Amino acid sequence: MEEDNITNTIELQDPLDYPKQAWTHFQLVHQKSPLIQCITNFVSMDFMANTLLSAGASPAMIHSVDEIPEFTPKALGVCINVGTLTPDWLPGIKLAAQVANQFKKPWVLDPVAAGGSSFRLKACLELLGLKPSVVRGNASEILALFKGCVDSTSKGVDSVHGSSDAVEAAKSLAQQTGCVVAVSGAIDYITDGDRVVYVYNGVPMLQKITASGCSVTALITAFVAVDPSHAVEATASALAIFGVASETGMDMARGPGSLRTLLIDSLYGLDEATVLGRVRINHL
Ligand SMILES: Nc1ncnc2c1ncn2[C@@H]1O[C@H](COP(=O)(O)OP(=O)(O)O)[C@@H](O)[C@H]1O
Ligand SMILES: Cc1ncsc1CCOP(=O)(O)O
Ligand SMILES: [Mg+2]
Repeated sequence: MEEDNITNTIELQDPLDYPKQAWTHFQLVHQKSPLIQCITNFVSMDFMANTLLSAGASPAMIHSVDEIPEFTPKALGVCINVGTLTPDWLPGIKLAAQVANQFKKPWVLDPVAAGGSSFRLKACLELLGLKPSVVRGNASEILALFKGCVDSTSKGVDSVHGSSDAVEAAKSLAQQTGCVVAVSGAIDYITDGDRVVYVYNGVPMLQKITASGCSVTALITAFVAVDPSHAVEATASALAIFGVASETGMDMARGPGSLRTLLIDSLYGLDEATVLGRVRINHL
């Protein structure tokens, strides 16, 4: 990663040049190497940490309620994921959100399987009330948050809806909460309740790699941490960069197992020409 021409703030003089924005965000993550505190499920810890490291960020999987008052202020962003939530984790999770707010650090919520049980849904809605900068979920998760009720068709962590099914719900949720809402899937949609930005990168095989969603949420946290005043754009950049890494990884992959490794390698080695040539972001 070249250190030349790296800006400290994102200039949105040409806000429609999304590939250039994505490259600038990516460079900024390398330059600042933000410490990202991740309170996440046991399934995702390894892949999430490796995703952040290969993108130039510095992950720390720290969740003890005893450490949060001292540790969270040191982080540049906090990623909160409820994937393997139990009641004993909730006080620490809520405290981390509150401390992040107090210290004006962006935090990002991944409402894994939000519609799967009333315990999980209640926790996610309470966390949403603490105003994350961004909430990123698959379509079923965003629909469950919007409707505020358990989904009888829920398939747990996997979506039973297409991402386009949740765009209007995402817009309303963003308007109600003041958060940026991202719905992932074949097309990713990012909205602040007013604008909707689309990301067309990625490969279907990402659905066969557990914790790919969790990991892209962590990457979003790193991108928003280095450009908190442009949360929509930073979120779109992170989703696009993760998607591009999966596309280039897919060229050599033989299945989900090798793609997982190749995605990490691709993310580590992404260059400007590949990002500018492959990022596909648009808006209405
Ligand atoms: N059909 C698809 N085609 C391309 N990319 C996809 C597809 N489905 C999911 N993705 C990508 O996979 C990543 C995880 O998204 P998703 O599978 O929706 O999350 P989750 O694992 O939380 O359900 C995102 O970067 C998303 O863009
Ligand atoms: C399988 C599983 N079970 C609880 S959390 C988890 C990981 C979910 O990861 P993702 O939402 O990224 O697919
Ligand atoms: Mg998920």
